[in-house]
Amino acid sequence: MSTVALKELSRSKCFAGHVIKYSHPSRLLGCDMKFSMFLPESKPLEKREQKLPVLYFLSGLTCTEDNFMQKAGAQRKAAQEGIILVAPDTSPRGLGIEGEDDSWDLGTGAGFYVDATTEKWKQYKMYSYITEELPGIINQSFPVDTTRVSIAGHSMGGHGALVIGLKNPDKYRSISAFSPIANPTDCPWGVKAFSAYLGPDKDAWKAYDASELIANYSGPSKKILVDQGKADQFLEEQLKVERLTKAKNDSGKNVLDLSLRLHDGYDHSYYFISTFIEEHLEFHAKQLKA
Ligand SMILES: N[C@@H](CCC(=O)N[C@@H](CSC=O)C(=O)NCC(=O)O)C(=O)O
Repeated sequence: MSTVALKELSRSKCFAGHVIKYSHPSRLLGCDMKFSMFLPESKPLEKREQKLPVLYFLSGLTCTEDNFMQKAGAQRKAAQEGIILVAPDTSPRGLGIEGEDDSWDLGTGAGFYVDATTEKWKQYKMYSYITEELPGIINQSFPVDTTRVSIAGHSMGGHGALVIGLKNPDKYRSISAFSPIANPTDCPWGVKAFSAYLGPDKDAWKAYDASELIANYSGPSKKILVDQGKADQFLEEQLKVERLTKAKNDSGKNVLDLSLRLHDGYDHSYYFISTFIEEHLEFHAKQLKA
């Protein structure tokens, strides 16, 4: 296996570990990609015998690799629990696709964690980037226990985390989401993105819809934590989180342990995420260390 060239862009000490930002050429996406990570304190690389669990956090529309790392306040708990955090960018950038920078909910910053199938957007392969290319790079370059991996996200990234976790239950031990786009085949953000990336066949969209995946889930038991603010400006039109519980109840199955918590007064912002992020890290730590 060839080693990918990781370029360190910045490094800051944080709770005795480090927040480090890297870029790398992506074979899959055809551009350079960035990610930010938190590496808890440990011995110098050559002396490390202990491999650490990892939590991937997928961010939402308009975000880069920085939003979660700079605004969520996750590092203190990750340092205590000894969990590596990885925050990828949300789309390829600078591919030169016509209109890629024209709107904030399509193209740059809005990859929706799908593998696009339309000719125009065919380089938007964020599903495979998150599930294959990036973990390959992370596992090769850092002391990761590849059997202890979980996934979380916010909004578009909450949709991404749910879809990726549900489609790959053997890869991800636990799944959590803040304010996820829960039924993207039936909300304006999802319809716009899926029409562009996946084309007009709505049956093909279902493969990337968390409510559809929950309704038809037949994998192993899995814990899912979802937090949602009741004062979220996107809740009714875009997020529709109640559809997750409906899908689970309609399925008549109990193999998914879904906890959907609604919180009075919280909006869609990182203030909400920072309020509950430590509980998400504790939730994942339990599964990652089981
Ligand atoms: N530009 C938009 C708002 C965009 C927005 O709210 N983005 C959210 C994610 S929304 C769903 O994926 C976000 O995380 N923003 C980054 C941040 O740091 O808050 C508008 O003007 O309405």
